[in-house]
Amino acid sequence: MSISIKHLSHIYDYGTPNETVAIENINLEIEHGEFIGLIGHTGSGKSTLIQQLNGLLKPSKGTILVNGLNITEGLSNLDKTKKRSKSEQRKLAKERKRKLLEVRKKVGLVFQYPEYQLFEETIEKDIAFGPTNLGLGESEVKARVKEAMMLVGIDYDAYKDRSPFELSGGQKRRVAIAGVLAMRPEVLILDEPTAGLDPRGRDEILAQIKALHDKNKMTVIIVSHSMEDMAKIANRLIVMNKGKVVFDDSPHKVFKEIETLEKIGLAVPQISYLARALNEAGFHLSDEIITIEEAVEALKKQLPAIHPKAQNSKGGKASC
Ligand SMILES: Nc1ncnc2c1ncn2[C@@H]1O[C@H](COP(=O)(O)OP(=O)(O)OP(=O)(O)O)[C@@H](O)[C@H]1O
Repeated sequence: MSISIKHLSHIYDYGTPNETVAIENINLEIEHGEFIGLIGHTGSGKSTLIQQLNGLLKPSKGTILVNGLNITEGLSNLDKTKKRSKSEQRKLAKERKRKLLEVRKKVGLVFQYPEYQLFEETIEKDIAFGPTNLGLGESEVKARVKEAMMLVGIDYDAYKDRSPFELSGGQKRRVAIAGVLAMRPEVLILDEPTAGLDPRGRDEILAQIKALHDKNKMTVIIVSHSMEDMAKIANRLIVMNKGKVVFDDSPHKVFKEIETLEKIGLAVPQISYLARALNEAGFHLSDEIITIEEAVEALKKQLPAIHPKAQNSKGGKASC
């Protein structure tokens, strides 16, 4: 599934003293199967952008095509001045509802702290809420709940009748993600899915999202403040600042831009700073090192030349 974003802008409280331009003239092409990290300083417009992608927010200007379907047609929230007859308005509203239903089946959005939205008395009922609302039959809903629980690593038989409120923070979040997965979206968008979790919970959620992408060929867009996580997991990084896209490239290329990223309140993974410091101390490491694994590999190649223990174990001095 592809998403094409053209000249997209969003203004909150348009025409009031609180008017805020949250995103401005965003142009992006998202292809099927990409794993995208969306990063940016707080208030840079990330949440506003992703909420447009499944029609939760109406754009002020611009268009979004989801697999060629224009989900923004006639929706500009600046259109208030346009006079429309009652029947025209009804027709537009009906058309909008049809499109939104279609797009929400395809584009699943997991909000920040989604576990706060759990509300049913059992895990099964909670996950079933979305597919039931799609009008699916009982057996299909059950099959989807089972599948979604399996995808997030929660055993159906052991947990289906338990209250979601008895679970740990990480498990609750996985149940909430399962609720979106049960809609079988083709695109999964997650707003800071690891926020507030301990390191283990964070690693588990990320590993599951990665597995969903790899096994199910799902397009994934993650909003994150963790440069380490994005370096490890994303294939493409989109960097936002003050409502605009400032970089859109591979994580290796984006994290080379240390000075610009710092100027806009961001950073690069800690390991990239270490690689830089080591270079200043005489090593020759690539300026595209963004993960610990890459640093270890690069250092292994150079350490025998300078580390006496490594020299001895090799029985002589290795060349650099
Ligand atoms: N409902 C709203 N009403 C008015 N202004 C809003 C609203 N939501 C966001 N904004 C403003 O729009 C701008 C972009 O906010 P947005 O939440 O999209 O940024 P963000 O990058 O997701 O931030 P964070 O990382 O803190 O979640 C900010 O100036 C914010 O204050």
